[in-house]
Amino acid sequence: MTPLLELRSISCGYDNTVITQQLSFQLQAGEIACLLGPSGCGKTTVLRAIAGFNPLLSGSIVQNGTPISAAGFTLPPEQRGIGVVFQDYALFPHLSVFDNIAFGLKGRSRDEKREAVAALLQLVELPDLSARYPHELSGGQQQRVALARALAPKPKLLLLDEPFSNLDTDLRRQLALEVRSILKAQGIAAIMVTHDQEEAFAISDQLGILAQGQLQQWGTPTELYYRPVNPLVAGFVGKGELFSGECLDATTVRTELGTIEFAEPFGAEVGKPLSLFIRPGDIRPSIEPGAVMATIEQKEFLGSSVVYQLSLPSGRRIESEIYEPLMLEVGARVSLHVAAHRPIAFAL
Ligand SMILES: Nc1ncnc2c1ncn2[C@@H]1O[C@H](COP(=O)(O)OP(=O)(O)OP(=O)(O)O)[C@@H](O)[C@H]1O
Repeated sequence: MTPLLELRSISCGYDNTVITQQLSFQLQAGEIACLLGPSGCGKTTVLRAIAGFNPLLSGSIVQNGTPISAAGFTLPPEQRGIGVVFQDYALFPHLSVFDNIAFGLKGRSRDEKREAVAALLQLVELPDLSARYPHELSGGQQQRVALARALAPKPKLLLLDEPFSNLDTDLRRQLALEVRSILKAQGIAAIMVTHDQEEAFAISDQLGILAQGQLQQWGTPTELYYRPVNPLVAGFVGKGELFSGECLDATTVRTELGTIEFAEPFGAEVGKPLSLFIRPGDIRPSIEPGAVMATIEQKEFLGSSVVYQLSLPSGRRIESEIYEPLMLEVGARVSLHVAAHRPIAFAL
């Protein structure tokens, strides 16, 4: 099947300063993708290149089999049929909600506009606010209007640049889920840029980690979480720490946390050093004696879980997160057990 959008080894930048290099991925019709990465890594630059606002230094962008960007050629944004929602909502302050949304419906009759705007306001769950002005809306409501405006011309692809970053955490995740169901219901594909991993997990079918100017990995959120290709990706999709270790056999590795026997082999050579990525939820402290003892230095009650800061014999501090009441107090000596179902190992 011809992808809706294909990035073929694109490099982007400004005035010949290369910001991102040789980025490639494909998006199928109706698929939702996220670009996740640290601030300044070039996420917005890539999104702007897809929208047609920035030229490419090399590579090409192909939409439904037709090139829309290449070095020396940029099809203008208005000819791409791609919708864009910006971080700052960019609503017209002097226009009502109705007129903001109807702006994207030029050339339609007044009645057609009224019908389309009413349907869009219903979709974004703001049916009664069409007469209000942007300053009379909350941040979340403004973002819904911006979304309705971008959806009005029925784009096949929507680009969202940190659309929820001005909202608080709970609202952000809720809106991300709502936007996902709206896009899925309409069959609209989307690429969202964010530096919030939870938001990216909530919304995306495919996820790309952009860091150090390169797309480090492209895959489903589950693939990236359980099979990160390098420590950079591992550190970006959930908390965790690297522990150096020595591979004793196909499934066993010796680390500072003790000798860990995994349920699955991790493909390392016996005797070779490697790096293990272990998440706080996989490290369990216990009052039972064990091979490696640690001291609880801090305890943070988070409601559904407790996070313990533990100091190892080497002095290294690590985190353990437990989702059941363990009643361990600061100062307690505990043994450590690693629940290691799926090893995340990197060769050194
Ligand atoms: N118009 C511009 N001219 C020159 N350099 C720019 C321009 N816009 C952005 N940059 C630079 O390009 C790099 C990538 O910026 P970009 O906005 O794409 O990053 P980002 O990953 O979206 O960051 P954030 O998460 O902070 O929004 C930064 O170093 C930035 O300073």
